[in-house]
Amino acid sequence: MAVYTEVTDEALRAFLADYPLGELRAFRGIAEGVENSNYALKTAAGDFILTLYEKRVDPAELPWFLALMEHLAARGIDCPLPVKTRDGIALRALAGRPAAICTFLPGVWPRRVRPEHCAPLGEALARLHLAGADFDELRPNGLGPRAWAPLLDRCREGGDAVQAGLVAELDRALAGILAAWPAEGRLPTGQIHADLFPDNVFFLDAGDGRPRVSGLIDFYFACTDLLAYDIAVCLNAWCFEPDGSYNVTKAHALLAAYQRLRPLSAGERAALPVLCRGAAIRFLLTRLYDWTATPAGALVTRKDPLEYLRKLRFFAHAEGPGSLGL
Ligand SMILES: Nc1ncnc2c1ncn2[C@@H]1O[C@H](COP(=O)(O)OP(=O)(O)O)[C@@H](O)[C@H]1O
Ligand SMILES: N[C@@H](CCOP(=O)(O)O)C(=O)O
Repeated sequence: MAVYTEVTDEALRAFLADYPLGELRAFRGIAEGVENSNYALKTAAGDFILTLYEKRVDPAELPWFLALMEHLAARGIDCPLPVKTRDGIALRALAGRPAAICTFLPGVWPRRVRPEHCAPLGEALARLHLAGADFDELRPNGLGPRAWAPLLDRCREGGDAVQAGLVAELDRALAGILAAWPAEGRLPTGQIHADLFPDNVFFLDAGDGRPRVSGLIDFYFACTDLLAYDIAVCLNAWCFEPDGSYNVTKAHALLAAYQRLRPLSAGERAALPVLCRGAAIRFLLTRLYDWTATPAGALVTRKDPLEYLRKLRFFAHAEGPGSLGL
């Protein structure tokens, strides 16, 4: 469920009057998503997405996200393009929430990831990194390595109820990850998506039965960080099978396609295993925090933290970058 804030027909029509989008023909709430309220709009000018930013998004950060999407779209990335009012404003307010309208992207996200999705994904990720290279404004990663110990501290009370011994295992894992984390300045940095999970990547049939990426969405964790960390997030999110095994064929397809556009440096290749452990613990911790801190009946959909414990353990035992598909 992701319509936390209801919008009335009258309020929406008044809101839309400032946009060059013509008359409203239809609108409906979108059930998918976790963080924000999303509505699909049909106007005389076409299809759009209206997002009302909910409590977990800091309004002060929204201009950076919207500017990044505008920058990427201008460089040919199929990401939502914020639509401006006739006065040139993209971020506004509706029903008491910050709100923006973006272009609608066609396609569907893969409910079941196949190896054929992974090369187009790798290529799209590399294109995203290259297109972001001249977006100069920095946004530190609020969920990067510095955030992980405080996050784990917030899970101390409830963590072991999710699985006995979990907190101690995470303490050990985190200490190892932080000790091995690449020192600042050692690896290439840039604008990363930081949450490029299957539900944030849309595909269409390329015409030959193979999928092609038609859209990347949900840039609200995007930040300035290690480019290879974004790859590590994708290896976590795309390359495990439902039985928990790592699919090296998928990983290889993703990495090879990425490297056709942006070859990894020796340092990035060597760091990939620890970056994968870092990405695993990042999603484990936010899921664990949500799991332990979300009151019963709250609207936020909780995701299974233990899925990422299994991934973390896999990466902890992986035998170097080659075993990850490099
Ligand atoms: N630009 C877009 N084009 C088409 N559909 C979109 C777009 N943005 C969001 N959606 C739809 O809204 C859903 C939730 O969006 P998402 O950004 O993932 O929300 P949340 O940040 O709340 O998790 C997506 O799964 C998709 O169906
Ligand atoms: N991808 C994260 C959760 C973030 O949800 P999203 O709907 O904003 O992509 C996870 O799986 O833990």
